[in-house]
Amino acid sequence: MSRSPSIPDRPHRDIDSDLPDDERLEALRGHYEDLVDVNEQLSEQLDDAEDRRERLQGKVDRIERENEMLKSSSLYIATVEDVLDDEQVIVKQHGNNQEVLTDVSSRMVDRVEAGDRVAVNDSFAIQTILNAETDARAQSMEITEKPDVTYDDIGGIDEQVREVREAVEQPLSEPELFDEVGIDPPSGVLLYGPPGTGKTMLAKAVAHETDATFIKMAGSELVRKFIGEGSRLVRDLFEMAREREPAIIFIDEIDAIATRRTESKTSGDAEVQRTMMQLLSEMDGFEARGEIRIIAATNRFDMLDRAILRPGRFDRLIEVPEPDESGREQILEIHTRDMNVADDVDFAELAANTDGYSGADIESLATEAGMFAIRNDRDEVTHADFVDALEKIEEDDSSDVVSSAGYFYQ
Ligand SMILES: Nc1ncnc2c1ncn2[C@@H]1O[C@H](COP(=O)(O)OP(=O)(O)OP(=O)(O)O)[C@@H](O)[C@H]1O
Repeated sequence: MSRSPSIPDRPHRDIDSDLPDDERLEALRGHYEDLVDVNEQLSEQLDDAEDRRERLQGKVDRIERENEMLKSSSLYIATVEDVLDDEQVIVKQHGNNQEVLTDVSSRMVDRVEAGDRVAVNDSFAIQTILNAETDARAQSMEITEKPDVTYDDIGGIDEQVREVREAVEQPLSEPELFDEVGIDPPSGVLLYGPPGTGKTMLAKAVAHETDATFIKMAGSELVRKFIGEGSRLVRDLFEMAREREPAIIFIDEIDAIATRRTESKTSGDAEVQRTMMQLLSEMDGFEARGEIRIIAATNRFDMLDRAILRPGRFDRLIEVPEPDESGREQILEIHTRDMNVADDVDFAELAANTDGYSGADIESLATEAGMFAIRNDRDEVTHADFVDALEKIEEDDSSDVVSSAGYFYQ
């Protein structure tokens, strides 16, 4: 490190006021020259300091850019196999199982241990050690001890509720029935149907009824999180369920990891394949009468790889369709239970006028009607509010169509 330059002393001269004028003038001139001298030295030091500041600023900018780049570029997940002397470790990258000898910065060397999961960059330099908080599984799983959704909150799909209770709830609450008869309950249940029809609600309601932990993970998260991480996440998902038995594992958007195989052989496809194989092998090695049940859901049944539907896997298929008229009426009643609804509200008529609405759409209709009441300074929601809400939703929908069509043809 360079030492900072010393600051010149302040010039000082005692000038006797009794001196004759010419001698005093001479002394003052000398003092003035000293001052000019010091001023020059200080200016030089100031210029040097300015130069140094600019160089350091350049360095800071470069480090900031590097830092940004490190933050924005993809990181790979690896497991530390061995910590060697000389600040080196052997890591094994997930996914392709490549083993690499890499350096560890002195900042991290004391913290890295064999078995740690770490994020490495393109040059395999360790960027972070994944702890419980940063660990991918903590970021992508939704865990609820006992969800508060009950079967009473679900309308219009009574038959599906019955089937789910039989396939998922009974094996958890009355396993002896299956023992006595000598059959294994279905391994996994697949709920399929359009969005917003109550598939997630169904899974949560079973967890509620059986006092089970609800563990949800989206298929898209499994394949998007970290490269090479999908199969590890699947393993974690089942491990988490085993730690918290009884548990319901709910894999939403299963199509993201179980799409029918295509001809293309990109690395992304291979990654998805590995994740799915891991899921199947977890299910194959599963105690059928155990305390963990698996429910998956999809809106794209036609896209699914049939391999996941084989016996012992997702072998109970339950279609959850859009509600029919009486279903819509039931759902309307459910979603207005806590609303202050006027006597003139005719649910049957509203149900008749909401053909094609999903449960989620009906929930929005009820909320929108409530908004109309608030706008009109009322605390009671009338039939006219529902009609206005319906019109608004239809208008919004048709303007969506216009704008998307406009975009499409531009
Ligand atoms: N059958 C239903 N009865 C009552 N409410 C419903 C029903 N279906 C959907 N809803 C309402 O819509 C919301 C979304 O439903 P849910 O998340 O269960 O749909 P989903 O079928 O899982 O949708 P996605 O396929 O988009 O994940 C629920 O929180 C609920 O308020």
